[in-house]
Amino acid sequence: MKTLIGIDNGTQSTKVLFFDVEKKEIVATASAPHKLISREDGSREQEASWWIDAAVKAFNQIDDKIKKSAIAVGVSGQQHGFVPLDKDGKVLSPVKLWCDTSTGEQCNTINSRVGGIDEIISKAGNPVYAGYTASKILWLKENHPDIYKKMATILLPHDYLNYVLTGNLVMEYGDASGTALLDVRKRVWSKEVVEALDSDRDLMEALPKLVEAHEPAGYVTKEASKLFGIPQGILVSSGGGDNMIAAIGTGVVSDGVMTMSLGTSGTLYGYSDKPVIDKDGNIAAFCSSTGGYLPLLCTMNCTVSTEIMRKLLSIEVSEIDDIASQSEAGSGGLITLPFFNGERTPNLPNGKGTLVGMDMENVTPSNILRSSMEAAILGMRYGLDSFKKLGFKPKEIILTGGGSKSLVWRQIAADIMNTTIVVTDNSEAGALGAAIQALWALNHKEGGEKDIQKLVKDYLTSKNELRYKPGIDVAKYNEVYKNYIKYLETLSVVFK
Ligand SMILES: Nc1ncnc2c1ncn2[C@@H]1O[C@H](COP(=O)(O)OP(=O)(O)O)[C@@H](O)[C@H]1O
Ligand SMILES: O=C(CO)[C@@H](O)[C@H](O)COP(=O)(O)O
Repeated sequence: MKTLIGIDNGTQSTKVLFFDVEKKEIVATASAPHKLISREDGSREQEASWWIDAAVKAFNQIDDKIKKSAIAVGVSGQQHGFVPLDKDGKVLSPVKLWCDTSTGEQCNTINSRVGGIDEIISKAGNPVYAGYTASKILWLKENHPDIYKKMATILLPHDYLNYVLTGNLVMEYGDASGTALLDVRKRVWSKEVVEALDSDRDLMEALPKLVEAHEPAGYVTKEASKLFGIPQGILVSSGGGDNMIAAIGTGVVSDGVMTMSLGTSGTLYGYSDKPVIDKDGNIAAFCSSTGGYLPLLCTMNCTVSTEIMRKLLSIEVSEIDDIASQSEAGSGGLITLPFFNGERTPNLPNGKGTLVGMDMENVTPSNILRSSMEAAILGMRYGLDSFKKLGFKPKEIILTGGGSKSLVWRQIAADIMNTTIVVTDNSEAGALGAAIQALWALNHKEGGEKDIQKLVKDYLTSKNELRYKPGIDVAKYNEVYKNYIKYLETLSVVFK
């Protein structure tokens, strides 16, 4: 047996997956959770060492025989997290994550130093929004100058895992575009944006070498082999941000298909051969981890909102569908603005979670829970409208992420997006995409299929593809969406 390893470092857990190359099927999966440090100022942090501990715990659950059969590894990681290293490769501080909104002031400073939102979009493709790495670097400089002085290298979460696996400091274009430091049109670090962070120091020196998506990040070292129990010397592909890699795992490697992920964050993305720049700044102009581009909408509150409500109401994850289906479309008039983490799209880093429309009758557990599920999708519908303006008109949307396991949520998604939702067998799209990218990189080195579209077609087989068509609640949800936008516009003034 020959297997490919996919590692997926999400916000809540690190998952590992082994994929049998000959049988074209997943033979083992395991995961281990991470903690999250949250503070009232919007800080959301993790220690980089927790991810390594979780990966070790996950690998320890896999049979030794399977581990020994691995021929290549790919890593997917939560985007944007800022991992500063000193000259000896030691992590200098807790990692500020993609959902950290404590650096709103630094976002404004960088945007205005480059000449404002329109100017930074025209120069680099992306403005610096809450969560993007650039603002976290300036935050470190302003708040911990001593640590900042020691910083020799800037990495992202998946780059850090690649570093632990291979000893190499590299970044690939997909995840690099999420720093907001990359000029996505030219695919080079943007001098203007990098200088806006620090005009006294040449920060370019701290940015790692960029590698193409099909290139290896390196090869598993002796130390990593011992730590994870996997073969020494096997290839580690470039990897990528979790959305970029889940794009591979859901087949979004050519025009026309879109994926929506219901994870801690909510994301909606499609593939393009050319850079897609949204002048309104709602859709991020990211690169893909397959050599192209991946315009993407991200909300910071997807299963965040369902988790808060279900815990408040003492509901188990396995009970979500039962309880939510006791309520009807529109949740009896309740609308949740789910900005528990603050929000990136719409750009409200100081936003708060809000429940509106309560009356004497409708404040029930099922209405509250369903409303939190609807809220996650209403936020994505906002993104779909922006995508349509950019020419994306998907016939179907593939659903992935933990929330896609909910049957009720699948239908809510079809009705609110007014688009057919497809759910495949491959629910672990991040880890699976990472394994397929590893094969792609291996084929570039050792011969074999080099066309990622063909590889995906060949290896992403799904026996049970389920389709959820927009149903009788579409009209009702059009009304709910209008009300959601009204509440959003009114409350945005308060959140600013
Ligand atoms: N059946 C289900 N119904 C609703 N939510 C679910 C279900 N199963 C898992 N989830 C949610 O999915 C989330 C984890 O999703 P995942 O995509 O793994 O997150 P991340 O990649 O951000 O760590 C959890 O918050 C969990 O509550
Ligand atoms: O910030 C973004 C995308 O821009 C998030 O999508 C992160 O990449 C985290 O992903 P999950 O943990 O929700 O998968």
